[in-house]
Amino acid sequence: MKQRILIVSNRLPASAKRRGEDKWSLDISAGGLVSALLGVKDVDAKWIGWAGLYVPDEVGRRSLTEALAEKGCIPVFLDEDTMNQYYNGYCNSILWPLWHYLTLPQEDRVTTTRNYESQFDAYKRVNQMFADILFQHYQEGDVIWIHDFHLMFLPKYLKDHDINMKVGWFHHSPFPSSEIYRMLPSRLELLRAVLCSDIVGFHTYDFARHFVSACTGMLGLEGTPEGVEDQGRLTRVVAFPIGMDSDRFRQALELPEVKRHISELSQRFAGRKVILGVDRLDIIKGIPQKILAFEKFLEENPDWSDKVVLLQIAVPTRTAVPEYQKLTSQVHEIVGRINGRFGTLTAVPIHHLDQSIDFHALCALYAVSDVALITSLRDGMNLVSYEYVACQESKKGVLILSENFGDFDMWLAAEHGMFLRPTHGQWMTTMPEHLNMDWVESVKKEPPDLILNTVKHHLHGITTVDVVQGSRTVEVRSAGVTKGAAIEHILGEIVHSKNMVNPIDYVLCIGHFLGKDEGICAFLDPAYPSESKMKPKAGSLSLDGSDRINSRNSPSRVHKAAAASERSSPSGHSTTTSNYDWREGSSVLDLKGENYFSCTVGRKQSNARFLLNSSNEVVSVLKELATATPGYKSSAAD
Ligand SMILES: O=P(O)(O)OC[C@H]1O[C@H](O[C@H]2O[C@H](CO)[C@@H](O)[C@H](O)[C@H]2O)[C@H](O)[C@@H](O)[C@@H]1O
Ligand SMILES: O=c1ccn([C@@H]2O[C@H](COP(=O)(O)OP(=O)(O)O)[C@@H](O)[C@H]2O)c(=O)[nH]1
Repeated sequence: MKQRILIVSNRLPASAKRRGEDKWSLDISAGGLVSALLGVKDVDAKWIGWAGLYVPDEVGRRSLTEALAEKGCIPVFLDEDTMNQYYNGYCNSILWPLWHYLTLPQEDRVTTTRNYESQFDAYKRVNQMFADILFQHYQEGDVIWIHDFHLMFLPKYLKDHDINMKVGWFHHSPFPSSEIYRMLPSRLELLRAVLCSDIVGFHTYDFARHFVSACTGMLGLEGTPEGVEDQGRLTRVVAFPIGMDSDRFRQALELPEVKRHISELSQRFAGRKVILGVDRLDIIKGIPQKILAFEKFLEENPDWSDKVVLLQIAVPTRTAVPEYQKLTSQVHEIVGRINGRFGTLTAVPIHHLDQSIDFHALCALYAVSDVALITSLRDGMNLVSYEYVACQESKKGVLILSENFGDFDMWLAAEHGMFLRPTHGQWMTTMPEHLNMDWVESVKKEPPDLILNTVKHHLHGITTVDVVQGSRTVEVRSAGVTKGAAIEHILGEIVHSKNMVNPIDYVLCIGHFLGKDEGICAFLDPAYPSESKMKPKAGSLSLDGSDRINSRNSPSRVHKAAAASERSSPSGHSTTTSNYDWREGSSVLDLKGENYFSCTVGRKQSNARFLLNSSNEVVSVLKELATATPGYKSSAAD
């Protein structure tokens, strides 16, 4: 028997449209929560939520309930006034901005406060309505999986009814720092209600940490490594980064209909690079900023105006909320201005669509675009970025997720140091040249609980890889490819490229690392007893390579530029092997253990020698270091 799961979210995966007194059509709802949960398989799931419209009459409610039942969905019917206060008001005007570090409504404090109280009442009422529907469908042994901030009281209402219900609550948005969260008048009640869950999940460790510190700081509860404890009762708090069903996208690309879309779009935009934006028209997605940045690009690069197009799919969302209405007008105004300014009789630089598009057209757009541009000011996860990558297996376009560091002289390391790049250079790889990757495909098909054994079985006797088990992950890495080795490698590259003759006497390594990567904190410390660390010479670590090139764990299997072969980098672009050969170097880099300063941020259980409490403290330390540097000049970039 499959485990029964009752999924509960404000919005059902099916949005209904009325086609007659008792006739309905159902479409997939837009938004990442629904996309993510479409990947939930191998369980007996029922989904409880709102079907996206008001249904005042009994005939309509009964017939819609029947239509939804065929899809495993159970509707909660909400009237217009309640929905307005609960969804448009409390959820989307109060909570949503707060999760994303935007301020609460300030316009008219008296009205706002009055509205706030009735909106909060409506919020609790709706949570109770969800609980009542759930009680009708609950069977002993069911797992109840509640989604998102619309339903923070639901865990409490369920546990008040039956303490034995198994309840998990997952938050799809960022959970902000307490400095922001404390602005919310009902902050304590909401925390207490959520803590009635058995387990609480967030996308990232930082969001989980913010939640725990709100509970400890505001409710005076105890934070433990597992979660939050209240009088002996533990609520587990865990980071579960959400994913999506990538096969759904890859398989769609094989459909004739999608191929037809791809061919039409390729012809339509022939000779132009396509930059794609796909967002709900939401205040957090940075859509005006994206369009203004594109305008700046056109201003600064007039040669590009007829060679590039920004294709923005702006899915209408929360259209009754004033902030969203303002955003829509603002975006239209900017798009109109830019198209008027840079358009020609035959082409405009921005194609802006205020509509959702069907799944097949979306897959085709992902597949043909040269660039996907994500500019969210803050976001819970952002599945659009995953989906773009899933559809780019052959084209290998560019996903822009953040400001890529072009103004700085620094190194980037990806995939644990397998790929390295100076900001003004090419990706290079430390990957051994003849690594056997045949096992990868078979391992991908294994059920998660068997993966570790299968991986071990496949890799038995292979000494060129390390298998590292995390709490919910199994990583197979090229032997010796670790974050610590990446640092060492980068230092070698710097010494080599700058022809340095004086030893580096100060390396500061600051970060917040998962347990399995903690080795980075002590990698260059001779006292560190890790197996994956290369053996240092007694007392100091000479990086001239003589003691590591024959080591099984050596990361330094790099080859001269002349022998460079092309590999695939994290962005999918071709990559050369590193051009520095450790064997060539003399002892120019002689880093003593005491010159390597490792520092953890926030996490007390660490191998690091030093602790800073927050990223603000990191910034202060870096500023102090910078100002103490001879020749330092302050600038706006500070
Ligand atoms: O239901 P709506 O009000 O129309 O909004 C759509 C969804 O928006 C939010 O999605 C979040 O969930 C995604 C998946 O975890 C995540 O990638 C994204 O960053 C979030 O913004 C909201 O949290 C959902 O409840 C809404 O259904
Ligand atoms: O016309 C569209 C365009 C996009 N999406 C989907 O909307 C989701 C957006 O999710 P994301 O996590 O990026 O952000 P959210 O909208 O949930 O904040 C993605 O799965 C898209 O495939 C959609 O349903 N219809």
